[in-house]
Amino acid sequence: MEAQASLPLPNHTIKELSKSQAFTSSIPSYYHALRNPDEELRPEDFTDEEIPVIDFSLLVGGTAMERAEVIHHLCMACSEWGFFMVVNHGIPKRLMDETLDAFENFFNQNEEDKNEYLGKHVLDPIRFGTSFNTSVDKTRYWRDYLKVFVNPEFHSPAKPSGFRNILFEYAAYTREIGKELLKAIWESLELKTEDIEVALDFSSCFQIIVGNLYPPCPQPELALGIPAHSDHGLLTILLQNGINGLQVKHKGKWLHVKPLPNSFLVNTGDHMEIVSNGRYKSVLHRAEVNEKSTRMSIVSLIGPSLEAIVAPAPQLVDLDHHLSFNAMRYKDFMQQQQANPLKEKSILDLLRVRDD
Ligand SMILES: O=C(O)CCC(=O)C(=O)O
Ligand SMILES: [Fe+2]
Repeated sequence: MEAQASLPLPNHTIKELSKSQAFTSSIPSYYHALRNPDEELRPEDFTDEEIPVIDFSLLVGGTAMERAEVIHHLCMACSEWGFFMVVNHGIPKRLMDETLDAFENFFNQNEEDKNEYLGKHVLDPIRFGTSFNTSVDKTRYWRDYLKVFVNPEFHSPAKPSGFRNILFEYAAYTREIGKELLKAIWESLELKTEDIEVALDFSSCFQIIVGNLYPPCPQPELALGIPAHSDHGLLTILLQNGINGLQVKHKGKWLHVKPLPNSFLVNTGDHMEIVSNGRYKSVLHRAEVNEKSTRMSIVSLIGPSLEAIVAPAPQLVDLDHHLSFNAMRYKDFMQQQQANPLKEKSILDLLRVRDD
């Protein structure tokens, strides 16, 4: 992968590029995010282990023993994977489909309607764009996106019609699931929910919903929809349109994620790693693209309050577990992550306390 001195400013979305057949057989080298054209795919870089599955209904409606078992399983999923599938979550299938349709309708609008939200500051509550952050990207990614802040204040683009109501309902449902999972995760760390919620100022928790659109790409073996990164929040809940493409790093190898029907994928973010003092690590993931189908994913990310200054929970710091991270305001962390090239866990790494 060659770092380019400066890339041509994009004046087209990936959706338009893909439709216009501008690159019918090859893509410009600034989209080569994955590897050199001559490099072999190495099967030993991939794994096909089974991702843990969490039955949400047993967490909220099971017996005390069933709940304890799920929490035990969650502890394993968070400490060994940072990634799991949630089934029996209670979100209506209708709402999952409507949400995917609503984002598809957003991306299908004409360019002027979408461009109203183009090129905004990374902390603006509604942001449409292409790649990751085109003012700093060293490589372009095969992706269009819409990012909307939905809590503690709810925002939404006014168009297309119906979008706002669906987004509101989807945000509320996924926030509830996220909060229940977090309660169980705090329990698995033997932390009191009240203590941690006060420390994170969780009554005004931040939530963002991101719609990702990955149109067909003529050279999917070279491009990436989004490069390897961890998410900045506590938990991320992900839904996709039936087309696979998410890869997760597990024990040094990539795993192609094949979600169960009607499930959600959940991963732990950088703030989970900070709060848990490194017990639960944020997981690296990336999105591949393909030649034939348009893939869509909807990310619902939940974090502390943007104003919270987040540090490891003091209960998890002792003589055997040294303080692993310095404190930082969540808003500053997020701003740094969004304003710099997306590169693995580079912002979290800045906060690591070195043991020397
Ligand atoms: O599209 C996907 O599966 C992953 C998207 C993602 O990681 C993100 O938006 O942070
Ligand atoms: Fe992500």
